[in-house]
Amino acid sequence: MSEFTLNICCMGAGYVGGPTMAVIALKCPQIRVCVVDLSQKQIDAWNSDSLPIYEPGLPEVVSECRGRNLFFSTDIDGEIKRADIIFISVNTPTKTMGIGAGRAANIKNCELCARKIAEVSDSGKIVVEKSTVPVRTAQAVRRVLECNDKGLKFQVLSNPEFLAEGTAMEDLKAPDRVLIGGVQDEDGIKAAETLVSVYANWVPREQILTTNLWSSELSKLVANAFLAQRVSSINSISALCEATGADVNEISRAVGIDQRIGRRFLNSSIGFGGSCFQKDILNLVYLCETYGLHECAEYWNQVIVMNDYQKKRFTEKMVSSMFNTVTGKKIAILGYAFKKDTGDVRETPSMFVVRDLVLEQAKIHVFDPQVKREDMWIEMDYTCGMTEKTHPGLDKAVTTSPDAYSACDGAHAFAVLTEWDEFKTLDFERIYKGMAKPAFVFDGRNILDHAKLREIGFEVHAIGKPDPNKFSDL
Ligand SMILES: NC(=O)c1ccc[n+]([C@@H]2O[C@H](COP(=O)([O-])OP(=O)(O)OC[C@H]3O[C@@H](n4cnc5c(N)ncnc54)[C@H](O)[C@@H]3O)[C@@H](O)[C@H]2O)c1
Ligand SMILES: O=c1ccn([C@@H]2O[C@H](COP(=O)(O)OP(=O)(O)O[C@H]3O[C@H](CO)[C@@H](O)[C@H](O)[C@H]3O)[C@@H](O)[C@H]2O)c(=O)[nH]1
Repeated sequence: MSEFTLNICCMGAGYVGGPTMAVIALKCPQIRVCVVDLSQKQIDAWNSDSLPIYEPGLPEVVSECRGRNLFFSTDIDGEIKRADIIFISVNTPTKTMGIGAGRAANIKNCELCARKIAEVSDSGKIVVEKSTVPVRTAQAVRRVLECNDKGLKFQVLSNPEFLAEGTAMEDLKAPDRVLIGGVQDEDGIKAAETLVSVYANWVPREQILTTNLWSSELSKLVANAFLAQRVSSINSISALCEATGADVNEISRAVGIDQRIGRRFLNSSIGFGGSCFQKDILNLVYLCETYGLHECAEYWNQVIVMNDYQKKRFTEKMVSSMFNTVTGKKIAILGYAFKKDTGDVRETPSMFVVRDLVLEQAKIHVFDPQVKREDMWIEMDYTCGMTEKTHPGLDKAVTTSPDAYSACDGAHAFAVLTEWDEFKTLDFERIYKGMAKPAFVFDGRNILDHAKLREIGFEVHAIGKPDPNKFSDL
C-alpha cells in the first residue's frame, strides 16, 4: 500500500511546472508529486544541486521535498499511469509560421500531452490545463482524451497559473487567488472539488474560485492584458513627462494613491518583457480577430505597439544624447534579465536595446548577475533572428563581463536595464573615474539616485524624468 493519498504528475518541468509542484509537495506531504519532461538535461538539473532556473527560495523547498514526496523524472509513461491528477504545464509559445503566425499561441505541446495521456493511461484521470492557452483549448484536450480506445473517462479542468518570476515562491505560497474552471455537470464539479481540496491545504477557501472552463481560460489572458496595459499606459505618460518637465514617478504616486487605481504595476521602464505578456496579449488579439471583433483586437494590440515604441525610444535617446553616434564606443549594459531576481531572458527588453546598439556598431559589455551568455544568444536568435552567421562579428561586439565595474571600465556610458538591487549600491565614484568623459548614465528603471550621480559628474538620462539641462524651471 502506498503511503500517499493522491498521486500528481506534472508534464513540463519549466518555470511553472517546477516551482508549482515544489510548493504543492511542500504544503501537501501526503501527496506524491512527480514532474516529468521530455528533456533529460532539464530533469537531470532538477535532480542536481544546480537547478535549471533561478528563483529565490526555490532551492530550499526542493531540497526539503525532493526524494520525500517530490520527484523529477523522464519516465513519462510510468508517471502518467500512476497519477490521479495530471497537470499539463508545457510551453505554449506564439506560432512562428502558418495560420496565425506571430499572434496565435501554439498549443501543439498541450495536444501532444493529451495524446500521450490517452495512449498510456489504464485508468480515468483528472487532466488539468496549467499552461496558458487560447479559450476553448480544453475542448480540444477533452476530444483527444475521449478518443482513447479503452473506454476510459477523463475530466478536464483549467487551472491557470498567476505566479510572476522572481517572486514565484511567495506567489505560490500565498496566492491572491487560485482559479479552477470545469464543466458544470456532476462529474466536472466533483473533479473541480478534488483539485480544490489539494489547494485548500494552504489556500483559504474563499480565495479558490471555481468557474466554467471558458471563463477560467480567458481570465488568464485578461489578467495579463490588464497588467501589461498598466505598464504601457505609464510608459506612454513617461514620454509626455520628458517633453513637459513632469516627473513620471510623481505621477505614478499621485495617480496610484487613488484606491480605485492602485499603486502597483505603475513603474515606468524600458518596456515590459518576459515570456508571457506579449505572447498572451497577441493570443487575446488573435482570439478577438477570430471572432470578428476587430475593434477589440486593435484596442489590445495598442498595448504592444506602445511597448515596442518605448523600447525603441530608449535606444534612440541613448544615441542622440551621445552626439548622434555610438559607433566604436564602449557601452556597459547593467542587467539583461527581463526583471530582477530571475535569469530568464525571454523577450527581455535589454535584448532589443543591445540589438539596436550593435547595429549602430557600439561595443557592448553586459553584466547580469544571473544570465548565462549561452541563453542570451539562444534568445537573440529565436526572437531577433540574429546570430554570428547572419551578423558576422556579433559575438565579438558583445562581451559578457564578470561584474559591473569591469563592464563600465573605459565605457562612454552605462545603462541600467534590469532593476537588480545590487545596482543601487555600486561605487559610482569609482565607476565615474574609470569612464570616458562625458560619462553618460541611462537609467532604464529609475532606480538610481540621479541627483547624487549628477553631483559626481555624470550626465544622467532617465525614463520620464525631466532633464535639468532642458528645464530651468523645475
Ligand atoms: N513563466 C511564467 O512565469 C509563467 C507563469 C504563468 C503561466 N505560464 C504559462 O505556463 C506554461 C509553461 O511556461 P514555462 O515558462 O514553465 O515554460 P518552459 O519552457 O519553462 O517549460 C516548459 C517545459 O515543458 C517541456 N515539454 C514540452 N512539451 C512536452 C511534452 N510533450 N511532454 C513533457 N514535457 C514537455 C519542455 O521541455 C519544457 O521543459 C506556458 O503556457 C506559459 O504561458 C508561465
Ligand atoms: O510596474 C511595472 C511592472 C512590471 N514591469 C515589467 O513587466 C514585465 C513583466 O513583469 P511581471 O509581471 O512582474 O513578471 P512575469 O513573470 O512576466 O509575470 C507576469 O506573467 C506571468 C505569466 O503569465 C503571470 O503569471 C504573472 O501574473 C504576470 O505578472 C517585466 O519586464 C517587468 O520589468 C514594468 O515595466 N513596470
